Amino acid sequence: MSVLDIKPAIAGGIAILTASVLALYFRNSNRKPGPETFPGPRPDFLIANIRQFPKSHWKDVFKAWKDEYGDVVHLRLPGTSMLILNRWEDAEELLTKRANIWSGRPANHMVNELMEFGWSVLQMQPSHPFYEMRKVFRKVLGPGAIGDYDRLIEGASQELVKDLASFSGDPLSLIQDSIGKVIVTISYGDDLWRDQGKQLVQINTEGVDLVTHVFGQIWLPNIVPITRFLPSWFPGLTFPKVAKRGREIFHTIRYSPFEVVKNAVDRGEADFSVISKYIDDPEISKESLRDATAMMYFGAVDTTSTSLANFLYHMLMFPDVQKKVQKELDDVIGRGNAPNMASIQTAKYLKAAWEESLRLLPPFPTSVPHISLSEDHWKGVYIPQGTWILSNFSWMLRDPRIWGEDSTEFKPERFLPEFNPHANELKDVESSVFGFGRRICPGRYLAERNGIIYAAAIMSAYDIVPLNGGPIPTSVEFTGGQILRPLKLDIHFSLRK
Ligand code: HEM
Repeated sequence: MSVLDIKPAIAGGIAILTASVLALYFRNSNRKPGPETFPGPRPDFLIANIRQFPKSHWKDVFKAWKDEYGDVVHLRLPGTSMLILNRWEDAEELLTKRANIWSGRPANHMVNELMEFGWSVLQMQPSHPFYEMRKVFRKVLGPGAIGDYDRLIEGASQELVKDLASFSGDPLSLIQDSIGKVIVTISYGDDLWRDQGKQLVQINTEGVDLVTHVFGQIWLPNIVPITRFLPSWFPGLTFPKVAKRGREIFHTIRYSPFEVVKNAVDRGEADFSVISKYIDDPEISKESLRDATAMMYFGAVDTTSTSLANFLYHMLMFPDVQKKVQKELDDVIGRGNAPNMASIQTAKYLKAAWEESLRLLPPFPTSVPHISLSEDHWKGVYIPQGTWILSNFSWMLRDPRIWGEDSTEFKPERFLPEFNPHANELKDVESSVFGFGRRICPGRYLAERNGIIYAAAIMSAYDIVPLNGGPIPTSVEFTGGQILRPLKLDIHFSLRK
């Protein structure tokens, strides 16, 4: 988190106002018992743990706090508290078993009201519209429907394979373009992709970047809600301008492509897509279908691309595993053949390598925050309503209590009973990587299929090797934001002989 996004001229006045509000918050919150018995870094007067909260690389700081304070770490933030969970069973207990309490999202006036993004399932509190949208996701991306998109994904994977021929460098943007196309086509159809796919990708990308930026800053209206009514000409304020751009972007994302496909359906000219297939489904409302579909690009592109980039990183770093993946693919689909979902069903080693890559590099290493919608009592501690929870997936997925002493090593064999007699007792990696409880990622089946088909297509066509025949890198730097992937991949895609 960084500083207030305002100019210095009025910073003094605002600081006094903010300090008074914070003091009020603390006076009030001190009246209630807090989760004082969970240990954590010592808060400063007035600003609580803001100074200690990391600006980046949360997973590394959370790991250090776990080592110092244990499985549950407590922080104080202005007006609220945060728990960081490091034990898988604790995340299951609170987020899954007590989901009626722990399924809220932190309120963010800047994003939800000022940028008018409160309609998104990601931001919404559990409520009738939220459950309606989750129903849409279950219907259109659940196990019963997900196979409908296989052919499209398989075709797109072969286009990506062509684009990667003799490619050297970081393939991330090629992968993102390819997955962006898949998601837009699944959501709105091939016709819309051809007519305005590029613009839709552009505006979604701007939306993702803007929301990421806004989440990373402290905004005046989030601390002093009444300031949201300050006029846009008020000297020194930048939030009105940012909010206005947000409103424009999210209005377009929400309404524009839906209207185009709806009109095509009315004219009887629509091609296959989620919208055209489900628009007249009596079990779901048109509004929920529109709003759920509008979030697909947002949820899917960076995450799925990251999972594939992380898999390629592991193939580069572990050539022995790469060879085993390729040998299995040759046996299962035949050398030179394009894989499809049906033909890779028996590719158990590929699946194990994919899981192992997700385990060691989960795309969201410190999860997405939940808050408690009512008070709770846990481990003898009173936890007030509105407490934040972050699950430290990155540690849970390396916890030696679950994964054994070799938990930090890249070993797909751990998932295969022929190599590990305890393989079937291991936790399901995907039930952590995609979140716990009622907010679990609704796109997980699509992400899995998209990822594994792309991985199979690339691995059966190419050797993943270092640039210019150089050595395997000894260390690679990773991103420090909410999404975890190599900062820059240097790969050469060498056509397999
Ligand atoms: C490897 C790929 C992906 C990963 C690692 C991932 C991970 C996650 C995680 C950790 C959450 C938060 C869960 C929680 O709060 O407990 C989430 C939420 C979400 N994801 Fe994904 N996701 C992926 C792909 C997708 C795809 C393909 C879609 C859509 C097509 C999608 C749509 C969403 C949405 C809409 C939410 C918000 C759900 C809510 O707040 O109720 N994600 N995802």
